[in-house]
Amino acid sequence: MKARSLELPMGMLKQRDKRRNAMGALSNAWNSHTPLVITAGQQTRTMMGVEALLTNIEAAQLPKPLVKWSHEPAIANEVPHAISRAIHIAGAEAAGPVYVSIPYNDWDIEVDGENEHLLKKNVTSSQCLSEQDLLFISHKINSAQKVALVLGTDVDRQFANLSAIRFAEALNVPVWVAPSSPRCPFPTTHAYFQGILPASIAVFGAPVFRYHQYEPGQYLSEHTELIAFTCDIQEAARAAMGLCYVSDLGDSLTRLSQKVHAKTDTVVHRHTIELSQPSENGYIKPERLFDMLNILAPDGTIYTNESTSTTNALWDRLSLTEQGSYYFAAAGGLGFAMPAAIGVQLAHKTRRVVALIGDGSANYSITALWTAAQYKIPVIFIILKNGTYGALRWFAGVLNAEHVPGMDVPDIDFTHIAKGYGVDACSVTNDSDFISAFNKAVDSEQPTLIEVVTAELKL
Ligand SMILES: Cc1ncc(Cn2c(C)c(CCOP(=O)(O)OP(=O)(O)O)sc2=O)c(N)n1
Ligand SMILES: [Ca+2]
Repeated sequence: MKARSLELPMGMLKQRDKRRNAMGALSNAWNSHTPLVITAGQQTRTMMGVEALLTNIEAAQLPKPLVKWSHEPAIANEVPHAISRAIHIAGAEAAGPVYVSIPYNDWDIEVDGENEHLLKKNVTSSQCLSEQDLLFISHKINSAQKVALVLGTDVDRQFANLSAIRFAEALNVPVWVAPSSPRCPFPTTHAYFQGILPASIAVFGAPVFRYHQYEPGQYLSEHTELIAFTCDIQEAARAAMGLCYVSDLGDSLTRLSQKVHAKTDTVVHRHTIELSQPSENGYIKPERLFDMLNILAPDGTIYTNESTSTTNALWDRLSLTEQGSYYFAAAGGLGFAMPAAIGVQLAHKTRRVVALIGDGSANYSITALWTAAQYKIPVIFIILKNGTYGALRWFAGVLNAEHVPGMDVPDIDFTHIAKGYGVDACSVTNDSDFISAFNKAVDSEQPTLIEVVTAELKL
């Protein structure tokens, strides 16, 4: 019996790897309500039956359940209608990814039929609460002794940040950001901002809640009620507690602001964060890096984050003031923040984008550097180099798992990797070198990588 070759034909391997990378991105898109239309390549119709190489078998099944709809048109003539349907499904709240598989010979076929109607077609869906609901909710809020406002990612995605500020100020209450939030719905510089909630059990525009590690506790303490607003019926239905309203967040916040009375307690400002000390010992602590970015980064800077062990310090320190200032992988799938930084920079040409990437995560989609170089996309990639999977070390502690192997990522020189892709790069271990490297990157209008050593590296 001939030994089975373990070598998969490169095409299959690549196809399989492509699928695996795509599923991570798809889970982030699904969890962040990203209105995404994916047109997937498919073998030519005549070869699908024999499942020739590159056939996507049962294509419409592949992306489920991480899509709102997936479809492979039965004939080429249906492709325009399928794409039109996909666009409207993706954009309607709760927004989300859709998938259309198109056999490649369809693209050569002249379609007939009245497709021009599709170009003028539009779909409007609105989720406004009734006056009765708003009166009921505002009564509950006005009669509550204490109110805490927890804001989630969809406030930022629906451009409702200003409505959230008006509502928090009308009500005069402290504001937290929902656990593991992939966007920033409220200015971290606002006096009412209290920080990000921990991701364990112990809300607006957020799933209730995006827990992470399991830490038993009460969902709600005694005499506490939760009123949750979301654009997503699935989030409302799966919430473990509370009165949940599926609604347009900006509309609800604005109309509620006119019905609520300010709470009399003064909002206790969150603990002031001591400015970090100048770096020494040959590395720059993450806290110091964030404090320096607050001073050096141009107004309106947008951050993508995938430095997992420093996310709490980022929320404690980084000044995020405008809508669309922060992006993080909504499903926690690494490999998001470097390509996302490129997409965000293409979408926001007048704002600079800084990608804060861990030295472990950076390896998941390091090829984003090639794209940045080829298309001259001026992202500033900052690699926080601590030589280890810091967040996994923390998680190993949560699980009481000791001596876990494979936790370190030593001896990676990101400056040589970056230069190999055509991106200017340097490595810094002290404040003044970081300051000159970052200022040069801002002035250069070119993609730049700055490797920042953020801990004493095991040699
Ligand atoms: C695709 C993928 N693989 C693995 C993980 C597990 N994981 C891993 C591997 C982390 C370590 C990231 O290390 P880093 O160097 O990028 O950042 P820190 O050192 O700051 O944690 S955090 C985390 O959730 C993941 N979330 N997503
Ligand atoms: Ca690391």
